[in-house]
Amino acid sequence: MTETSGSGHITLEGVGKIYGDTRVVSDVNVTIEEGEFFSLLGPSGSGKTTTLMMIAGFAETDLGRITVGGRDISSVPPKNRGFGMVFQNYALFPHMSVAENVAFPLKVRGVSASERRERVAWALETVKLTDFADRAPRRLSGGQQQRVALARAIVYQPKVILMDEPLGALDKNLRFHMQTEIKDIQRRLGMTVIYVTHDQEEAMNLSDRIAIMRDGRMAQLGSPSEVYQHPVSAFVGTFLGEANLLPVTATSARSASRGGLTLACSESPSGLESGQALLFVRPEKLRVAAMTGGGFDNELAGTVHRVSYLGNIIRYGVTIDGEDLTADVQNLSGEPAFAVGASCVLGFNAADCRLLPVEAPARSGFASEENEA
Ligand SMILES: Nc1ncnc2c1ncn2[C@@H]1O[C@H](COP(=O)(O)OP(=O)(O)OP(=O)(O)O)[C@@H](O)[C@H]1O
Repeated sequence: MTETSGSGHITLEGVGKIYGDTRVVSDVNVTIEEGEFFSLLGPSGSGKTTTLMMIAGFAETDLGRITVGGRDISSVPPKNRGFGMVFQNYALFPHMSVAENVAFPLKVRGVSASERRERVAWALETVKLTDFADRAPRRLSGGQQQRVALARAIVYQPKVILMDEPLGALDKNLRFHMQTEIKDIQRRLGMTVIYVTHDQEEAMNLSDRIAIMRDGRMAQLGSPSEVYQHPVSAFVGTFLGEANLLPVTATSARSASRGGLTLACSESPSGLESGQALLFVRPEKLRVAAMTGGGFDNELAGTVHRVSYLGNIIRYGVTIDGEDLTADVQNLSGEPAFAVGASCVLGFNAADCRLLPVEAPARSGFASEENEA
């Protein structure tokens, strides 16, 4: 029963989209491997959905080309591309039962009734909804409806599934639960998944690789740990989580100065060797100590101006020579070790910080919606 068609290997070469006289997607180059979980992550309007729609075939590829298994698919209509699809508004047919909804793509493809029954049973079992086969969609929870949509997408065992914010309508706990299920199904079936989200945690949890989109371009492409630990820009660094960006003067690719102190860092991604720069370091990489001599490559003296008790961590706001930095400390003792007004030293190692070019940091969740034409 496991008829599969096509290839899960997808290449985008110089792909772009033009609406009117605006280029909303430019120069997207990536090869997505068979069996890979690949996410397009970025703020609203960054071109994620448009890129996915070009892959799906619902939007024409105006620039460049998309190939599947080496074959240019520009003239292949969406229904013949053989991709499963799951979108945020899952659009189940209300007048059909769960089983009938899942059977629909098979019916359209002319699969016989007996084979349909077998495949629907398999798909419902895969999403753990066997007992709900005869229910009407309106009598299901949001998460169950989303699982029906997933079953409908996997029922004909496509090699590739395209998902656009499929968990957008669900609450946080259910989202996390569904992420685990989607990842599990993807691994078991060895499917290629191309997944659109604006939620960085979701992208990091699910993906083998993430393309971070900004203004229609790929700002960075890499594994979750690569993009989180080694962002190439302040935009990527701040979009993926909390980040300190301390203004410094670069003195080489691996060092900077500030207030007479020399700071050691790992190699700058852009070959920045002199002039104004930002020293990027994540809050959890900073240690808060009472005095210097902690054995760190860099130590900065400052004053605690804020203590936030967040449960699992204690978040300190520390003023260093007029700049406010954030340090997250694991809450091992149960009580903050420093109070507001206390003097302290922030220690961090060269391997945990890097120099980035000066740019306006992204507004959280919403970068510039203007596009370069
Ligand atoms: N049919 C269209 N005509 C003109 N402009 C469009 C069209 N569809 C999208 N755009 C523009 O293209 C840009 C990218 O939109 P897209 O929907 O791809 O972004 P997105 O990253 O998916 O955003 P969101 O997270 O809000 O869905 C936006 O500036 C949008 O206004």
